[in-house]
Amino acid sequence: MSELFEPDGPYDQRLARNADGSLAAFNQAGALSAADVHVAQRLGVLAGESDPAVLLAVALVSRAVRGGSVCVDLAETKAALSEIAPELPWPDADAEVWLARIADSPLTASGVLHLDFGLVYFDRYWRQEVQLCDDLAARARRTDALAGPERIAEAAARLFPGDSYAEQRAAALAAVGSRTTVLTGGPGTGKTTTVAGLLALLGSLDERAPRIALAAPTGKASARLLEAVRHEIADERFTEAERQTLAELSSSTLHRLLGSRPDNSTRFRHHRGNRLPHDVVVVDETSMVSLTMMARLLEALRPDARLVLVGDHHQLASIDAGAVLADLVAGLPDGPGAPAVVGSLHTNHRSERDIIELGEAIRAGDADAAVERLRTPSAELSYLDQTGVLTDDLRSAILGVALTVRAAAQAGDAVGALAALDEHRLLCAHRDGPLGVEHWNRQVEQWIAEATRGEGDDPLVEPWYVGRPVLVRVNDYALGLHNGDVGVVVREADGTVRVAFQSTGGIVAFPPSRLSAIETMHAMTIHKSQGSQAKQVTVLLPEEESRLLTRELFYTAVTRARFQVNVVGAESVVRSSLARRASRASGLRQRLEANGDRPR
Ligand SMILES: Nc1ncnc2c1ncn2[C@@H]1O[C@H](COP(=O)(O)OP(=O)(O)OP(=O)(O)O)[C@@H](O)[C@H]1O
Repeated sequence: MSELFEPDGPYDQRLARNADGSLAAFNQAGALSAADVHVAQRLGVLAGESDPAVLLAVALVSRAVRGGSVCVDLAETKAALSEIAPELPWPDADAEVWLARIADSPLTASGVLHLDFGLVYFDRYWRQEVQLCDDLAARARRTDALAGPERIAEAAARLFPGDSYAEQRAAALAAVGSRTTVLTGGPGTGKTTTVAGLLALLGSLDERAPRIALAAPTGKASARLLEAVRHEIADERFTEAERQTLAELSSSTLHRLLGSRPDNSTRFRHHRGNRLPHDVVVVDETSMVSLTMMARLLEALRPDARLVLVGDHHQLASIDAGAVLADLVAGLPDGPGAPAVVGSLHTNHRSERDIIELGEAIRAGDADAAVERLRTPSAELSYLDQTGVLTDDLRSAILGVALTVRAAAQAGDAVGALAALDEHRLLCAHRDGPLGVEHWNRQVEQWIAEATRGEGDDPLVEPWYVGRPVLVRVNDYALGLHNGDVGVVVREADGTVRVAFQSTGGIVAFPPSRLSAIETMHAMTIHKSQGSQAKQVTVLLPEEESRLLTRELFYTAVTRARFQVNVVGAESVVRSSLARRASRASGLRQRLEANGDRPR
C-alpha cells in the first residue's frame, strides 16, 4: 500500500486537526489518515510515549492494517512512500535504530506493539499469527497413521488411477499422512476432483464413517464446492458405499460452520472450549480467508481433525487483513516435522486452454505472452485495446442476460433468474468513477429501461424492480445471508415482490424491506467476484494510475470465466497490471519458516 490521498483543502475530514510534527506532515501529504494519527496520539498518551519516531511507527502500523497488512515493514514502507512523496520528514535514525527505539518503548513493554522479524505489529494480529503457527505445530505433532502404507496406496491407486491422476494422487497421499494440508492450483487443475477422491480415500481407510464438513468463505463458493464434489463422485471409480457416504455431505459458509454470533463478528460459538465435532474439514477458496478467520478456525478444530485448505494462492487475498494462503504456500517448510504439507497441482484438465494460458501468463507476469494471447483471435477470448468502452456485441451480451433474468423473475422463476445471472458477469476494479460498478449498474439499468419501455417495472423509477440482481454487502445472521450472497428480485405467483437467494437448502426469499446493505449487481467489483464463476466474463480494466491495478487483480478477474473472457483495456494498462504486485506485510511466512522458533 503506497498510495496517497490528496486533501481537498484545510477542512478535508481526512486531516487531523490537532496533529503536529511528523504526524501532521505525513497526514497533510496524504500518507496517513486522520484515524492513523488519532490511534498514534491516543496510544502514546495511554502508554506515556512521546517519541515522535515511535508514534509515527504506530500510525504506520494503523495505515498498514487499513491496507490489508497485519503488520508494517518500516524500511519497505519508507522506500515505497519516498518514491511518491520524497519530501516526507522521516526520523533521522536508520531502520535498526528506529526499531530499537520501538523495542524500548513503553508501548512495546505493555504489549500494545510487538516486534518480530523486524516487523511492527499491533497486539491483535501478532497474537493471531503466533496462535495460528502454534496450533499448526501442535497439530503436526499428532501423527497417527490411518492404515498401513500398502492399503493406503491400493485405495489411492483406485481413486486416482493412472498417469493422468499422478499429481492428484501424490497430493492426496500427502494429505492422508498429514493433519493439515494445503491444496493449491489454478483453475481446472483438479482441486475439487482431488478433494472428492481424498474424502473417499479417508472414508475407505477409516472403520467408522468420518464426519466431514465442507466450507468456503461465501455461500456461493460453498454451494459450488458441494455441487462439484457430488458431480465428481458419480464417476465409476467410486464404490457405491463411498458414493453413499459422500452423497450425504452438506456445505456451509465458514462463518456458519464456526457458529456465527449476533453480538460479535470475530468470535464464534465454536472455539478452543467448544470444538467442532468433525473429523475432516475442507475449506475451499482459502485465498479469501483472513488471518482472523483462519486463527478462529484452527482453534475451533479438534486437535486430531484433518484440515484441507484448498485454493489458488495467486488470486487476490482476503478483504480483511492477511494473505494466509499465499504465506502458507511460501512459508511451509518441506519434509518431516513441517506443520502442514502443500500439494501443488499444475496440470490443466479443462478444455478451455486459451483462458488458462492467459491466466498463466498473467500469473507469471509475462506481459508479452499475455498481450499475444489476448491479440490472437479465439472463441474463448476477445480483447478491446481501449479503456472504458464496450463494443456493441458486449453491450448486447450484457443487456441480453439482464433481460433473461428479468423475464424469469417476472415469471416467478427464481432458480432460472439466478442461473441466468451466471451466464455473464461484468467486472470492474472500482466501485466509483466512470469505470466503476456504480456507473455501469446505472448504464445497464438505462439499457433495460430503453429496451422495455412501457412494459412496467422501470429500473430508473422502481428501486425494487423485478429482475434487479443484488449483492449482499454484510453478514445478516438473522436472515442467514452472508456478505457476497447474490439474489434477484422476483414477482411471486400472488403478485408480491420478494428477493430470492440460493441457499444450500434451496431458494429462500425475503420481502425487500427485510434486507439492508444491498447493492445492485449488473456489474460487480473484482474483489467481490472472488469465489464465484460465470460462463462469460467481461473485465473492464481501470485507468493505468489506479491503485488497485495489480497482477493479482487481473488474474482473479480472468479466472472467474468458465468458457469465455472479454478483456477491455489499453495494452499499456494490461502491461502495467502485470508489472505491479498486490503485496501485504505479514510475518506468517517467516514464522512458518522458523518452524516454531520464536524470534526476538
Ligand atoms: N486427472 C484428471 N483427468 C482427467 N480429467 C480430470 C482430472 N482431474 C480433473 N479432471 C476434470 O477436469 C475438470 C476440472 O477439475 P476440477 O473441477 O476438479 O478442477 P478445479 O481445480 O477444482 O477447478 P476450479 O477451481 O476452477 O473449479 C473437471 O471436469 C474434472 O472432472
